[in-house]
Amino acid sequence: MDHWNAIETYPSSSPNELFATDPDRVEQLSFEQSGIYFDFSKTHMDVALLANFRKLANASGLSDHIEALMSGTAINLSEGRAAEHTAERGIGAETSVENARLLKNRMQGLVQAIEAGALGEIEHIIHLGIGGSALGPELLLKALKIGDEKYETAVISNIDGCALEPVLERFDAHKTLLVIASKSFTTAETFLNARSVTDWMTEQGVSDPFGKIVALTAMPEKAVKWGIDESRILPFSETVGGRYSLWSSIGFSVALTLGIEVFDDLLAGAAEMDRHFKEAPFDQNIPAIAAFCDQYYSQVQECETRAVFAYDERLSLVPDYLQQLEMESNGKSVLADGGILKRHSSPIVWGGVGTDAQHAVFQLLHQGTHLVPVEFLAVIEPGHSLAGEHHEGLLLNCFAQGAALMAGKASDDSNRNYPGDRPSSTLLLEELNGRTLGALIAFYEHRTFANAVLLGINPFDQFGVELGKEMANALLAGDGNQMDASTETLKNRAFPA
Ligand SMILES: O=P(O)(O)OC[C@H]1O[C@H](O)[C@H](O)[C@@H](O)[C@@H]1O
Repeated sequence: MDHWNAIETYPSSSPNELFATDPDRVEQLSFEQSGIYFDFSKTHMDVALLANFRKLANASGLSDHIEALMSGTAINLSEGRAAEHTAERGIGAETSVENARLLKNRMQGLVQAIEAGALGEIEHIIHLGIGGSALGPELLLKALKIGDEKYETAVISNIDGCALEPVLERFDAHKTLLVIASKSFTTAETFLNARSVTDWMTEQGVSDPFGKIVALTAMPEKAVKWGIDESRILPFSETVGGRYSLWSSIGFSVALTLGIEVFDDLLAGAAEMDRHFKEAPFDQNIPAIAAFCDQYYSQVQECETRAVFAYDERLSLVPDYLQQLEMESNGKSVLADGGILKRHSSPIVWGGVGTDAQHAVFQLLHQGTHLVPVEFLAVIEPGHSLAGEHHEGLLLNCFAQGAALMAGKASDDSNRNYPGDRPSSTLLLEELNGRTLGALIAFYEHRTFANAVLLGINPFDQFGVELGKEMANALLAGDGNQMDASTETLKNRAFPA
């Protein structure tokens, strides 16, 4: 029997019915790994449906794909290369792991040299990058900084001067280190910002601005051409995808700002999750089970979106990070073999921070016509020293929202009726540190991968972003080719001849 068919025709019960009939539900559908508790019990998943998904996973060759991912096989077929982010964490083909280790040592050497004053007095770091070269570092810096760091670090991605200018106004050019993070070392936004920063340094009287630049790239020869000394170029392997690159030298600003120990913890936490994903059977495999839930909501319930709410200010950038990870990886219409994908690809990922979101978008989650699977993220140990009621209030609000979405509340007044049976999962971290965050991000990476395998798509390319870049370049170059009337009118209004 077709495994998808078995899933699609499975007579699934609602979360409330499942709780009413199965006293062991929480135990069966909650898991623990690397200081994170994962609770999938408030979803439509049950033991029999999980078994159907396991059959699908086996038929899709998920185990072989995991093995291929973690052994350096060229699984990114459209670009003919491997996807070796786990090698950065010590799990992969021997030569790749060794290469990653050597490059990490090189990064560590530069961190130590800068700490010892090799580049003069540094107080400020400007990390320029975009997409995968910014979202990971920014997330890590916000999540793990404790406030007594030696350096103030700004991550700037946007070409909009409103992002960079306030930083230039605040920072001391003579004490600023410029970090250019770009895998390809060609991304337009990053280099426009880089030129503006070096111009600012020159204007401020910095004698050798290029001597204060560190480049993080898979194209070291391009960084040399750009004028950066080889000693301050930190390469990483081309087989590490941009949105999977925070573990590589792209994490340099994080290692410098937060300390190499924090970075090591991050890698160690991710490696724990890698081993779990590689070794755990699919009835215990957390990224695989999360992907089963994702596929259930995408394909069976036809949910077009999935919402992630971080009930912790430190994790407020997780939804942004996941948008690139999940939508750039799995927002595709073709199969890895070139065929047409006949199912829904990645859901639209959106979200925000609790408790703010409760007072804004949760109306739709509780009473709207869309069914949106919700993911709550919370941390037991608070990241502040204010009165306990702050944290208690925060966590209990998080738990209450999950309970309310599921329980609902009947009312004769339709305006006040809550249908309930709205699914959620909760990820509860014991505390937020390098290890748990590393494990959390690796969990999301592997869940995204497992989704791709179930769908039969290649999550490691992103050709969809190219056309917009091409057309922007054509407009910038004023190459005379007319665009559509709407676009021409917009351009002429903004830039009258
Ligand atoms: O690191 P870079 O080569 O500068 O690329 C930065 C980003 O831009 C691209 O457009 C891709 O969509 C992203 O996957 C990538 O992370």
